[in-house]
Amino acid sequence: MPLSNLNEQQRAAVCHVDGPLLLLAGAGSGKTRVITCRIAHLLCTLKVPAEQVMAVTFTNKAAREMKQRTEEMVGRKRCKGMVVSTFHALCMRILKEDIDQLGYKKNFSIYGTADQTRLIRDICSGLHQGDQKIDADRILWLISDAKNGLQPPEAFRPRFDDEYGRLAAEVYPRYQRALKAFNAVDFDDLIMLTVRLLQERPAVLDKYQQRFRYLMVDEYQDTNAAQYQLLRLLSASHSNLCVVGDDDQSIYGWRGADLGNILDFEKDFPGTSLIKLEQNYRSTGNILSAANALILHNQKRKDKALWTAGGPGKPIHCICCDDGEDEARMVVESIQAERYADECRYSDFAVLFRTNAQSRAFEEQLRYDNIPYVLIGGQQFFDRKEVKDVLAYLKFLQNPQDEINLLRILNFPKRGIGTTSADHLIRHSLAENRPLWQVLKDAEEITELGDKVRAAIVDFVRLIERFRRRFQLGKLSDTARELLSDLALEEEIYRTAEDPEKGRRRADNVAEVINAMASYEEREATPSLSGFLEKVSLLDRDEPGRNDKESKLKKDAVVLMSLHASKGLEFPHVFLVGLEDDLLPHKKSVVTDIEEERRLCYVGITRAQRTLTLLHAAKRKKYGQLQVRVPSPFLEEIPKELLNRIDSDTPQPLDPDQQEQRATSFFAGIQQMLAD
Ligand SMILES: Nc1ncnc2c1ncn2[C@@H]1O[C@H](COP(=O)(O)OP(=O)(O)OP(=O)(O)O)[C@@H](O)[C@H]1O
Ligand SMILES: [Mg+2]
Repeated sequence: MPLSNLNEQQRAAVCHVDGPLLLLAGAGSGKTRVITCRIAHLLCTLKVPAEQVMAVTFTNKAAREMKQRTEEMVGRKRCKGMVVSTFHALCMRILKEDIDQLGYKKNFSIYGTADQTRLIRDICSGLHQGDQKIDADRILWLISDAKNGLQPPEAFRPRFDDEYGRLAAEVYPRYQRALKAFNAVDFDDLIMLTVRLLQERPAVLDKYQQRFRYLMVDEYQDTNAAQYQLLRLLSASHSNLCVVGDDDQSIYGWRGADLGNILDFEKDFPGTSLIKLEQNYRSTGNILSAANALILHNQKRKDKALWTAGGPGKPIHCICCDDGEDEARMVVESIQAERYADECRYSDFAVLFRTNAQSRAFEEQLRYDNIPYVLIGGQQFFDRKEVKDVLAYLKFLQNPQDEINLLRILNFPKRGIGTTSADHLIRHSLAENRPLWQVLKDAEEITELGDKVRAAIVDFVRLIERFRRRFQLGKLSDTARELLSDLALEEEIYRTAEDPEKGRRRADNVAEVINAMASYEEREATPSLSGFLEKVSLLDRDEPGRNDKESKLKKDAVVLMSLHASKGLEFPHVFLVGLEDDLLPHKKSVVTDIEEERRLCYVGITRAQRTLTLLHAAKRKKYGQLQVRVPSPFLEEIPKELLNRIDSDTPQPLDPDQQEQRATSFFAGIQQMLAD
């Protein structure tokens, strides 16, 4: 175990084993490294069985990296059985084993945003028929906020006492009842229901307390009330809870993260050992000084300052561009220049922005210059309509109570069961208090339906029952392929597409679902439809569609991502764009938390290892109109002497080192070309 790769405080944190531990430290000071080394120490030196180790974080990417690093240190075999995952995946695991104790069945569905929105709309139209358009997202947000705060419907206190707050109060109990009737849970339920399970069933709680003896949490500053309660329950019997975090990087307040969790940790967990790390190993001196100066303007924080043993590094460029297009051009030109000068890869560059819409200009420019890039976030693979249609079939095949997905596929592809017929069926189901699927199975008796409709329903029921059996017996991907072919889905996609090119892309996406299933099957010892759906549901919302054909080619690609998605990561060269008032800090419709916006900016700056470039535009298009823009007040908070201010009109002189480097790599490039 390489304890020698750690500084004194890091070593103390790694070797601390029993009782609560709070590692509070700034960006890039090695917090995540401490967690992986601590796991290695537990497994190798203290011979703790791997099943007793549990480490959680927020994104799949971070969890995967943590696991990988630990495996590299101690070998795969030793790690077998430890749980290193996201909060959601951990809760999924617990619910899979014990959700029946809460009255759900174990083949429950997980509803993503699309399913949730549909359900909310259905409920709203039942409540206020013919009402003006209701913003379902807003209601969903209020319900999600309540769940993150562990408020069941009967204790619901909406964050805002306005029209939507009142509407959400009406919708929430119905929504929760409907989910239960459909044997489905949403993302927030994964955590809220797990907490309920642990609170209400002492035997279950005892089982997990016995099982997980050493708990570790990365990015603890972003935990919400539900996650906090979960950790409290799991660690109550032994208090072996080690949390690491940085109050300056708490950026999920809008999703219910509670900074109080980290600020009050010592009070909440008596006997806590507190360790601070202040040496930064990631960034140059200039970058760190800028980050330190900026965050000093926040009031609500624990005092700390980062230092580095390295030199100041290059100056931070701050470029004022004409407009959004000019900003994209400047970034791409700088990437090209730096790539020659520094002989680095495209993947060493990251462009970070506040809102996803900002990515468009960069994508266009990168495409124009033929530079590979990968966009993290944006429209996710599994969120595309055609993909969701296929998943709807799979989800309903897996869970016959899932009425939302049943309604989605009932007349897709078109089979003559129109909305009037569907309404009849729903009315029957409500009047007789029978599940919709049962009503469909007995549809021959519903005389109001025409012969053709009844025949179509009978065919549909047969199809579903046939494939339900097949999925239990046959190979998953083969069965799914047959299902799509029976449905003639490809023909339907081409028939309804606006143009053949779009049709082709959609058909490719559908084929990719089967590919994803096939690779899942190869990886898994005992593959199952429910296992596959579980994997898909738990993909990060911030992760790119990993099945995109292009993404395989994009190993060496410039990374475009939101500031939120960049947490925990590091890149040699970072461009932080759109540093304008209104954009960063972002003015939100509801409330703007200026300190949280400053922390986001801090997160962005501290991702940079060697160079940092800040950009803002003098004008920017909004709703098609050019608007004059004001630079972000955050720029004023960074000491002037750290910033090298450049106007995009003035050509940027290369320093002599760069010039020479560039000439050498240029000639090397030509020689390589001739040799090819
Ligand atoms: N003692 C050390 N010696 C050398 N390098 C180190 C040491 N500790 C950490 N590092 C390196 O510093 C970088 C930052 O470490 P790490 O990602 O663990 O920091 P962090 O505190 O988790 O950052 P963030 O707050 O952004 O999540 C990594 O490249 C890591 O390998
Ligand atoms: Mg980290």
